[in-house]
Amino acid sequence: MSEVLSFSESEARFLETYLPIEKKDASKLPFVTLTFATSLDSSLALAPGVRTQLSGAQSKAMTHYLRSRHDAILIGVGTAIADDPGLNCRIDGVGGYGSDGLDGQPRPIIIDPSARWTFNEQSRIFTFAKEGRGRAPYIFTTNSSPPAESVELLQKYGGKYIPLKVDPTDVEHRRLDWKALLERLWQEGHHSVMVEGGASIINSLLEPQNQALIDSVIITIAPRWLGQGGVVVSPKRRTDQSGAVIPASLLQQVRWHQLGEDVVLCGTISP
Ligand SMILES: NC(=O)c1ccc[n+]([C@@H]2O[C@H](COP(=O)([O-])OP(=O)(O)OC[C@H]3O[C@@H](n4cnc5c(N)ncnc54)[C@H](O)[C@@H]3O)[C@@H](O)[C@H]2O)c1
Ligand SMILES: Nc1nc(=O)c(N)c(NC[C@H](O)[C@H](O)[C@H](O)COP(=O)(O)O)[nH]1
Repeated sequence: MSEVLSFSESEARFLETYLPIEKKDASKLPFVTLTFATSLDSSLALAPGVRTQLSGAQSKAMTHYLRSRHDAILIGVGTAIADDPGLNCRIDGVGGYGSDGLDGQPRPIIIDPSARWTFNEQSRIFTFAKEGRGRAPYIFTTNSSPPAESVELLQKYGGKYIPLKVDPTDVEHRRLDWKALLERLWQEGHHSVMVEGGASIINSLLEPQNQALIDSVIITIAPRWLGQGGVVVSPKRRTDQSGAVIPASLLQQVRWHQLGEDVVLCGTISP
């Protein structure tokens, strides 16, 4: 069997107030957790397209625990291409890892506006789906005719393409409409989603008009600098009414917790 991770309920206690709750409002939007691993210079990877392990063993297990606590896990196509990710939960006891069925396995969601991600049965995500250790992805795209063999493979394992709604004020750049996307996830029965990256997805979600959609932030900080040329999280600047530059975003209800050599920062976005 491939790797099996463990993360106990007692280790997870510090996360509890940041984990998804069923929302009481009528928004019909999933609970959104923004989560990623970063270096000290805010890099997610050494260079675009380069898979870079930042999390240590314990914080990696924490990320997989978080996956088990969400209905869906979302990445951009840049990450799908760079990482060939599994996007399943490999925690002991979760569906496919000690128990039957797919309980605790999140639905992978991939944002791929032009359907440029090519995949086959050997792609890791399908390997896990085939073995009953993960789900096939839902791919959001504006491409109305993705390759037939991709459509077929998705169908075979219970995945699909879903039309991606773009921001009506910026159709030219095919900027996704986050609210419409989240509404669609809710309609699909996904009431919590963990946004894992990469950098351009995170920077987009942190734009002023989108950040109110984020319910919780859980960031792993690894004790190293990756250096210039990395894939950096640094959202657009904001200005106040007078035109002065102000911080792009602030966290409140902040908590720091050490896991191995990494530190995990939890918080909520300040309105
Ligand atoms: N350290 C971590 O936690 C972590 C997490 C995820 C990815 N990564 C790394 O990050 C790198 C990938 O990051 P990236 O920024 O290049 O790619 P990405 O995964 O953010 O995907 C970028 C693509 O997503 C789409 N996209 C993003 N924002 C959009 C928007 N607002 N509207 C419409 N489409 C949008 C576009 O097609 C864009 O090309 C990889 O090297 C990967 O290994 C690291
Ligand atoms: N928490 C975290 N620490 C890291 O050091 C790192 N590189 C990622 N990256 C997130 C990204 O979404 C990757 O694609 C998946 O971590 C790969 O997922 P799998 O393990 O294959 O399921 N995430």
